[in-house]
Amino acid sequence: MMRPSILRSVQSAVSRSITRRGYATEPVPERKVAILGAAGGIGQPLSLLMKLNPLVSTLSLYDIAGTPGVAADVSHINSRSQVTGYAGEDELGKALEGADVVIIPAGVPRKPGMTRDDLFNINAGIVKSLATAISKYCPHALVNMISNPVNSTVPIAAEVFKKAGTYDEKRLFGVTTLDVVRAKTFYAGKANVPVAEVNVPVIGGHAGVTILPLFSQVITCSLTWHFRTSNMYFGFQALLVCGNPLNCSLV
Ligand SMILES: NC(=O)C1=CN([C@@H]2O[C@H](COP(=O)(O)OP(=O)(O)OC[C@H]3O[C@@H](n4cnc5c(N)ncnc54)[C@H](O)[C@@H]3O)[C@@H](O)[C@H]2O)C=CC1
Ligand SMILES: O=C([O-])CC(=O)C(=O)O
Repeated sequence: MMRPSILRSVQSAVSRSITRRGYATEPVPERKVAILGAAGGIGQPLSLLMKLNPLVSTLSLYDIAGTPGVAADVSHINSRSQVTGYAGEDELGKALEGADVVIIPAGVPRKPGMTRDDLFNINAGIVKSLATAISKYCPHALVNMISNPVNSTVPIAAEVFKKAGTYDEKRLFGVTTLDVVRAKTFYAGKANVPVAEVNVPVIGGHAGVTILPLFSQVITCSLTWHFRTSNMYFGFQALLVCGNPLNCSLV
């Protein structure tokens, strides 16, 4: 017979696993995501990715123009979220109202020969007006800033939110994966190793002089062994760390 203490542990493990497990009939929370700049080069694929995300129930696509068409196309994807397009400043409030997450790829991108700082004059104004609207219509949303120069657009949004009394440092983010994917690709090319095996930690900001790929910390290969005894699997990973800084740079 099972000892009571063991029985209690089994019961508690089962009940923990039942609480953790998700059932198809369980309600998925309602989440509204707004994308500002949704008709652009970043905005359109981002809208597609958000439409594929099962956690999103309402997808609000805003731009100064072009969003009704983008929204119509995106809405045809057979996932659960309801998609609406909003175009022009008059519709910004409706686009933002009730948003849990706001993602901002609005603004001008770099042209050849430009630095991200060259975008400042135009994008600072765009971000300032969008942040002002966010503080009015969805002050508690998580705000993800993509517009460049992201090192400056995040502080601009922070100042707007502070002035409006809605600033929460845990709710404002600068977003970029470019520097990480580029570091991996360039390193793999130089070191002639399979790119899928490379991991390069990158620290600093998203601006030429502050992007700091840590080539001395590169992991170029990971091997996993699994072996089995009568009823258990063991696994461990070996990491081959390669510390030769190659002459790669990110700008
Ligand atoms: N953080 C990062 O890693 C990255 C940042 N970026 C930045 O994202 C921004 C967008 O890049 P792309 O999509 O390639 O440019 P894009 O020119 O293709 O699209 C920008 C969109 O913003 C819209 N827009 C302009 N003013 C607006 C306003 N006041 N309200 C709402 N929408 C507005 C435009 O109509 C356009 O549809 C640029 O600043 C670019 O530098 C781009 C790639 C990566
Ligand atoms: O150029 C841009 O605007 C996007 C970006 O950050 C980059 O490609 O480095």
